[in-house]
Parts: sequence; structure tokens; C-alpha cells
Amino acid sequence: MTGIERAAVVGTGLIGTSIALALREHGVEVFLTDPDTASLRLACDLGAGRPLDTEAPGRPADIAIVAAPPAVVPAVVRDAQHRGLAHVYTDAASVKDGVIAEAVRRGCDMSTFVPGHPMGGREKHGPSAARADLFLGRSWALCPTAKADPGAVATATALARMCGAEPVTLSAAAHDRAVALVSHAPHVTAAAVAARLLGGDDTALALAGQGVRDVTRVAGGDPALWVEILRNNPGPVAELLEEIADDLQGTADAMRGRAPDQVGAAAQERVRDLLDRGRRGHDRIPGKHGAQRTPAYTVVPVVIPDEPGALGRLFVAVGAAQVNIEDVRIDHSPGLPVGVAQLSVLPEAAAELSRTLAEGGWSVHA
Ligand SMILES: NC(=O)C1=CN([C@@H]2O[C@H](COP(=O)(O)OP(=O)(O)OC[C@H]3O[C@@H](n4cnc5c(N)ncnc54)[C@H](O)[C@@H]3O)[C@@H](O)[C@H]2O)C=CC1
Ligand SMILES: O=C(O)C(=O)Cc1ccc(O)cc1
Repeated sequence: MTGIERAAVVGTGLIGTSIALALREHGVEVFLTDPDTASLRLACDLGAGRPLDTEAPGRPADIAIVAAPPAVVPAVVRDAQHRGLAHVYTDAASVKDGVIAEAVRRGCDMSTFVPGHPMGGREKHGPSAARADLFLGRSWALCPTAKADPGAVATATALARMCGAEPVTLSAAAHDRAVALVSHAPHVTAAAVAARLLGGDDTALALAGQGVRDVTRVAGGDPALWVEILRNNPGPVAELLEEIADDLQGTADAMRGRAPDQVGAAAQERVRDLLDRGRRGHDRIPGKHGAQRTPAYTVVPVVIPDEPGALGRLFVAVGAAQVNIEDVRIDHSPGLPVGVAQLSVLPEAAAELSRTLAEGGWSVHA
């Protein structure tokens, strides 16, 4: 069966709560459970579902999604199967080969367990960072083993689609090699760049623009989770990091200890080669997924003074204009007297809001 009417989400952090919110938007009845009662309560308050009565879970759900840290996934799946929580089981762990091997070792029923990995995420964790549109336009890897029941695969595929993602079926080994390239090695590299900032003085950091924020964003992820992810994919990650290190070493060799007029043609060529390859690699990232995910909001940037109450006054002004703020981001360089509030609003409200705010003396940069 592929229709999902009842789902159980085990682990109500960022990913579990986001999946639950997406399913709720389709009217799915969602039951939630998490050993961390604060996470569970918050997920329920966000409208992600209601608490699963673990003593009396009722009739099996169509699918149970285990969205817990990779190390506990096999035991949690095994336990859920033992209790007959659902007809089909999937997980969200960022690594697949080791998780599947351990699931098999623990005696999980691999006919109903379809390992999965939604390729949408954030550098934040916990239910407070969850969003129903987290997986919109993203890929969703499915790694069924040879034992998988085709009906179970169809249900896991339906789950990915209901969350707005594109299912991609591949082997666990191929998955782990792929995510080493597009997620795990980039994460370590971002952390290495971000770690350099520890040595920067406040003046240097005040100059930080969007570029360094883009390159280091994922370095804000949870180190405990990432150690677990990297520990489970050592070979492919190490190989890529060595290649990245070679490129960086080559660039350093071309430039070290030279005055600008001593960086000769051959050295410049070496640097250009890396930049050219980088640009071509960047161009290979499928635009379709990223573009689709862009929410249907228009961003209205408003310059705000860095002083107590400024944001509150802005929100009051937006409220007075009868406009709902769908999302907000504050871009702010420490030490600068102003920041930029990026207000996401419905496209049809943007022009009128910009005009009203500008009339009220706000510096709007629509
Ligand atoms: N953070 C991200 O951007 C992405 C993470 N993932 C994967 O999703 C899974 C969850 O990650 P996040 O939601 O980011 O972490 P999170 O820290 O936000 O949430 C994990 C939740 O699992 C719960 N948990 C811990 N032990 C448990 C157990 N034995 N049984 C049930 N629940 C348990 C925790 O209490 C917590 O609420 C991980 O396997 C991760 O590799 C996949 C895609 C993206
Ligand atoms: O923050 C982002 O943009 C991510 O892509 C996060 C992410 C983290 C871990 C995953 O296994 C998958 C995605």
C-alpha cells in the first residue's frame, strides 16, 4: 500500500518534526515520540502531531519514520518493529552503509525497513528549527536492500513525495560515496575555513560579508552529530579531503613568500586552473532543486539601527500596514551601527509594504 494516512515519527528533532509538519499539511494523522520530553512537547505545540501512547500505540501506522541520531537508528527500528508500530519503517540517517549493516546484525526485518536520507537540512537542530518546506525540491535518497518488499519501497517513496522531495533510489555504498562529495567533505572544509576565523581580530570580522557567511554556514551544525556522521563514512571522506588539501597546497605553493610581481605566469596559471575547475564544479550543482525550493515570498530588506527596540518598532510598523511577516532574517555585522532586516512577505503585499514603510521613514531597499 502506498497511501499514507497515519504516520509515526520517532525522534522529534529538526528532521522528524519537519517531516511531521509536511505530512500534517497533507492531513496525515501523525503520532510523535521522543525520549526528550521537551522536544516532544515543542513538536506537538508546533502542530506536528500528537504524542504516541507508547503503552497502547493502537493500530499500526502506515509508516514509522525514525529521525534519531545514526548510532541509535538500528536499535530504535528493531524496537519499533518488535512493537508492531507500523507496516513500513524508514529512517533519516545521513549515513547508510553502517546503519544498514548494524540493522541486519540486530535482526531488523529488512523487508519492511527502507533506509532513507532526506537531502534537506539546516545547520540548526531541534524542533524549533523545523519547517514544513525543509525538503521541498530536494532529493531524498532511498537505499532498500535486496530483501525489501516492493510495497514498502512504494510507501517510502510516497513519503518523500508528500514532503515535496524527489526520491532517488541507490545502493548504500553509492549513497555514502555521493554524500561524502556533496555533504560530508564540504562540511569539514567549511569547518576548516570557519576555524580560521578564531584567529581573526574584531576588525577583520567586522568586514565579514555574505561570501564568508555562505562558505561557512554549515559549520554551525551540531559537532556531536557530525562526528557520528563522519565516523560512519571515513574512507570516501578522507579521499576527498586529500584531494581538496592537494588543491589548497598547490595554491599555497604558488603564492607563498612572494611579492605580487613575483607571482609569475606559471603560478597564476596554477591558481586560475583551480578557480576555473571550481566554477565549473559549481555550475554542475543542479539548479532545478535549489530554484524550486525558493519559497514563494518576496524579501523586503529594511535597514534598522543597531539599538534596543528598533526591530520591535519595525514589526509594529509592518503590523500597522496589515502585512504578515512569513519569515525574517537579520543580517548584521558586529560593530556596524546598522543591520538589515530581511522581511519575507507574500509577493502581493511587498510593493505596498515597501511604500508604507518608506513613508514612515524606514530605509527600504526593495
Ligand atoms: N541536521 C540535518 O540537517 C540533517 C540530519 N539528518 C539526519 O537526521 C537524523 C536526525 O537529525 P536532526 O533532526 O538534525 O537531529 P536533532 O538533534 O534535531 O534531533 C534528533 C532527535 O532524536 C532524538 N533521539 C535521540 N535518541 C533517540 C532514541 N533512542 N529514540 C528516539 N529518539 C531519539 C533526540 O532526543 C532528538 O530530539 C540524524 O540521523 C541525521 O543524520 C538528515 C538530513 C539532514
Ligand atoms: O544545511 C544544509 O543546507 C544541509 O544540506 C544540511 C544537511 C545536513 C546533513 C545531511 O545529512 C543532509 C543535509
